[in-house]
Amino acid sequence: MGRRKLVVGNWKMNGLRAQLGEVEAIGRAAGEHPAVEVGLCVPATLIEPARAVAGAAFIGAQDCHGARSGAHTGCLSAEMVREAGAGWVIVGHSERRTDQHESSADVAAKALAAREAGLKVILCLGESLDTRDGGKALDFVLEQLARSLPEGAGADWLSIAYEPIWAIGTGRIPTMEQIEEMHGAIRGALREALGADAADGVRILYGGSVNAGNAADIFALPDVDGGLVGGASLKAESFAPIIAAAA
Ligand SMILES: O=C(CO)COP(=O)(O)O
Repeated sequence: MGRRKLVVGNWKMNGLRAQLGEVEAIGRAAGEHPAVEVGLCVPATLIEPARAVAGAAFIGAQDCHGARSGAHTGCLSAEMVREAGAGWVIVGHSERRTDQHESSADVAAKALAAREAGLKVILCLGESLDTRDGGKALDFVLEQLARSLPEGAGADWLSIAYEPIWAIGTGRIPTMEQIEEMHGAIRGALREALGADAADGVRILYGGSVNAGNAADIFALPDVDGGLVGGASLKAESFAPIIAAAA
């Protein structure tokens, strides 16, 4: 279907200038696999210096505000992270939905603000362990998608990341069948919302304990168009094999 694989590292609240050498090495690894689109979403303080050394990898931010400007102490607008050098932004990560109490309506607003500023967006979805164990994961994630999906969503600027909360940083991943089922359901919902042509171009990433050992199997599943990688993206040594697995 011609969707280019997308592998993005999310550095979360990790990374000082001392780690720019890792950014540079990851940029080199990206350059070795031009078939894969590779990026790193770094802390806002690193966007500008990371951009200068990232080579073939794009640099993204991890959040932006839903408003263009105003009285929001400590927050960053989409235009600000764009000006710093970000080409992409993550919105709706489960850590922010939990820690900062972001609702799906907030997330949709952030996505729209990002698009207006010329950023590409990775919109995160994912269920808790209770929801999964209760057999409600599909319903929950599709509802979250419906509420978080911004107006005018299109494959040219929007990607989705399915990240089950219980798989993040735990070393535990869903079964291949569970991943395939969820990604297929997300694709189906996108077709209904956007029409088949637009929906079939949207990349759907898997995130949660992706590593060099499981990446190739996960990325080979239908409707898995790459990954959003936390811990294993912090070092080129562990991230490069994941990029290679997508190639
Ligand atoms: O939350 C994640 C990426 O956004 C996944 O994190 P881990 O790869 O560390 O499980």
